[in-house]
Amino acid sequence: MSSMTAPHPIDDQWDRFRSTLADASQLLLCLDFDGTLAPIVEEPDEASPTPENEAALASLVSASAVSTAIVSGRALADVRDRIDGPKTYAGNHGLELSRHGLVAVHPVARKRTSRLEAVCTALETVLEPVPNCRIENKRLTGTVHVRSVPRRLRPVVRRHTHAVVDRFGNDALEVSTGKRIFEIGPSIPWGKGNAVALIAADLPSETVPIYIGDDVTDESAFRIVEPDGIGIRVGGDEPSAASCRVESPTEVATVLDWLGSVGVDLLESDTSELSSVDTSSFE
Ligand SMILES: O=P(O)(O)OC[C@H]1O[C@H](O[C@H]2O[C@H](CO)[C@@H](O)[C@H](O)[C@H]2O)[C@H](O)[C@@H](O)[C@@H]1O
Repeated sequence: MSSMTAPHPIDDQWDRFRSTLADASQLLLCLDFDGTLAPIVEEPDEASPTPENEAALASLVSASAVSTAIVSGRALADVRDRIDGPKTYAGNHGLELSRHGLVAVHPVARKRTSRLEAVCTALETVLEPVPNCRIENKRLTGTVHVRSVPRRLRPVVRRHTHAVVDRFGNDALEVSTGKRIFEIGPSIPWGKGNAVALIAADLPSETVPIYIGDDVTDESAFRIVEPDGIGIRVGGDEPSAASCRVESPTEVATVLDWLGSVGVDLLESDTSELSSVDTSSFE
């Protein structure tokens, strides 16, 4: 079980990365989308991965020792349209999971879609006068965007969002916060970490999991992978269950490039063979 401390800059952690990958034969690499593969932008529809992250991920997808998964707060179909390649996708913060050619939806979340629809419709009306406030209905969850809302009006949006969810959600829905957003979802103990645990359970025991993410909902996934695997937080050095951090999606590409080159070589090297090799010529 990992605790919340300030994550270490990744440059202090490469030795740990080397030993962790050398001890494993497979890597499960799970990646968040917004703020991780794609820089944060004002308009959610305009988010796209950096070309460097796209290329590095494509290379990892083709490596036989690596399984890749996207684990996003976006709806599954939306995130799949934005980044292609991995065999596994989790959308809506883990409430929908696409793998082995099938899509599974959390049954409780599925039952609450009509309630969520009612909340999103009511919020469209109530928040209509607020400039630049946008409601994203993702079927299983909904997002109220306040990034472009004048700062002084954000508390008003928060109050209205809670009031509408209390009225139509009737304890079946709850509000949480993310990066300049209010997320509305079913009040059930399920998140990205549960999706990562399900994905990992399918893989051989000598698989090491790495999770990279930037937001509050990524913390449950960091808790699943740490301490045997590695959680990498993108952004500030505030306390996190992740042990490492990088600054930005640009630095994420550096990590992905390293994993696709040095990392894959370490996974494929047979350490038992190495220990029986005569190393005297290296001394
Ligand atoms: O789990 P993620 O893949 O990171 O998704 C979390 C939310 O990301 C999106 O919102 C965030 O990114 C937007 C585009 O950069 C930005 O405008 C917004 O302020 C951010 O919070 C997405 O629109 C949400 O549905 C996701 O839940």
